[in-house]
Amino acid sequence: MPKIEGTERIDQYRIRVPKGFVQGMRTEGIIFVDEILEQELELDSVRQVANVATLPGIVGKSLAMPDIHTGYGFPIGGVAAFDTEEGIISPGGVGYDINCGVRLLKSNLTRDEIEPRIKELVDLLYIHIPSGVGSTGKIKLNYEELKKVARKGAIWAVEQGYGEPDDLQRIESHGCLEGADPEVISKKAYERGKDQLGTLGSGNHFLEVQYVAEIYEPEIAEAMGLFKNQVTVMIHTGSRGFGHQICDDYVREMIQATKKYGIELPDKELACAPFLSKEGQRYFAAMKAAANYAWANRQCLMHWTREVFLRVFKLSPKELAMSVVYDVAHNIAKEEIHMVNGKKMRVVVHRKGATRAFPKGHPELPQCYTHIGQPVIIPGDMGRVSFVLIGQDKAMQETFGSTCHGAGRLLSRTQAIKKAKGRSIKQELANRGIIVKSAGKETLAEEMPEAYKDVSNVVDVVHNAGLAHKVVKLKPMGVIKG
Ligand SMILES: Nc1nc2c(ncn2[C@@H]2O[C@H](COP(=O)(O)O)[C@@H](O)[C@H]2O)c(=O)[nH]1
Ligand SMILES: [Mn+2]
Ligand SMILES: [Mn+2]
Repeated sequence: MPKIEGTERIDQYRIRVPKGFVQGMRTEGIIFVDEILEQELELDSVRQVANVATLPGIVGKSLAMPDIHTGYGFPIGGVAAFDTEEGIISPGGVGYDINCGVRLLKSNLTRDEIEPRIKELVDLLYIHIPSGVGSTGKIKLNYEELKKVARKGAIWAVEQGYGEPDDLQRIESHGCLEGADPEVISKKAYERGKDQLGTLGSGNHFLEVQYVAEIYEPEIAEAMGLFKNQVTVMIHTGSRGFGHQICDDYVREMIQATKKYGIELPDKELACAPFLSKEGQRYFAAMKAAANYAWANRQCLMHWTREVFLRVFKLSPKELAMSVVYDVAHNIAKEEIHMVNGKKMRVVVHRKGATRAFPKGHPELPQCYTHIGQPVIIPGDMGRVSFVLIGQDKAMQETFGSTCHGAGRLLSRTQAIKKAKGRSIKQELANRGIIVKSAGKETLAEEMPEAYKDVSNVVDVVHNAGLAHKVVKLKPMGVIKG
């Protein structure tokens, strides 16, 4: 019996949401889940997969990854591609935190070397990595400079001395989407963005010091420069108030556009415009600006992380060798070429809580990874594990080159706070050797490991379905939470 009535199991790792699940579906939905994760499926998120299938110009299927949960209009964990000529673009398919994403850094240090100093390291990172709701940082931008960030992304940060030109090679799209237009962004977005660059933000955003606990594919791990017990750092943040305001502004604009173009929607949160319309192109150009801001943000945070490590361990940059493994966006819309029904087609792929997972040989990969495929960074939670995967051909065939983005929430924030009542999450983690420091009063309760699905189950589904293969498992040692 399926958990959600009306869905059908296709095989061990896929269920179908058939046409007719909601009225007006142009294609079916596919959700990648096994029987364990199927038990955690919410009816609302399945309905969202079906709703997305009603949108004009959708090509292929309406897809969702095993970390699926209910989002704004589109589900988190959702992937949908639209014909660039006949289809739409929707802010709800990208999310409020435009280019929220993850960067993984590797180093020459090993677990044993940092264990005795982890508290000192976390304390210093906490001082130098601004975090918390509405946090502001050391960088203050005027309007003209913020426009440059919006156009250039991580390239701007490197030009200002935050990191090295070499870092850019291992960032998705080299940390800069062409075609960002700072002129289609509101004053309010500018106001919110001007002193938030180089800040982590709140809640689910984090900086985590980890070590490589297990290696599944030794040759691929070696090509990424990863080895057993090596210290890594994972940075998860996005475009802060700048991207949030852009999304907010354009959701409003899209509600008008939906009416103007006579698009019928099962849910107004799917507000959208034809991709080639004035409104569609304006949103796309603004979204790119926010995506660039997020890449600049992660670049600055990485630079200060390096500085803290150099100071604590009194090493030269060469000895520390802290460099980027990869940086992935998991809330973004991108124009890409895909094979659809045996034909090459230009589509706009919406990945919302989903990660690009291109296979080896793909022309968009940096030279250093063309022979192995794209590294996929999958955070889990602050108490259990995270993973690095590698993109596979199957992802191109079935999911427009996409896979999951994390574990996915299991409990709402309110449910998590209730579950944490009377407990000290900080102490529980410390007992397991994980030092956590947080800006928000209730963050640790909202973000406790049980608030998330078990990422090991999530990753097993995408691995076994053949979308992306497991390369290494990472374990947390110290975490800064927003
Ligand atoms: N390793 C850690 N992973 C974490 C932590 N907090 C959240 N998470 C995971 O990140 C994804 C990101 O998803 P988003 O939709 O909130 O952007 C989330 O699903 C969790 O699996 C953490 O402290 N450490
Ligand atoms: Mn995110
Ligand atoms: Mn985010």
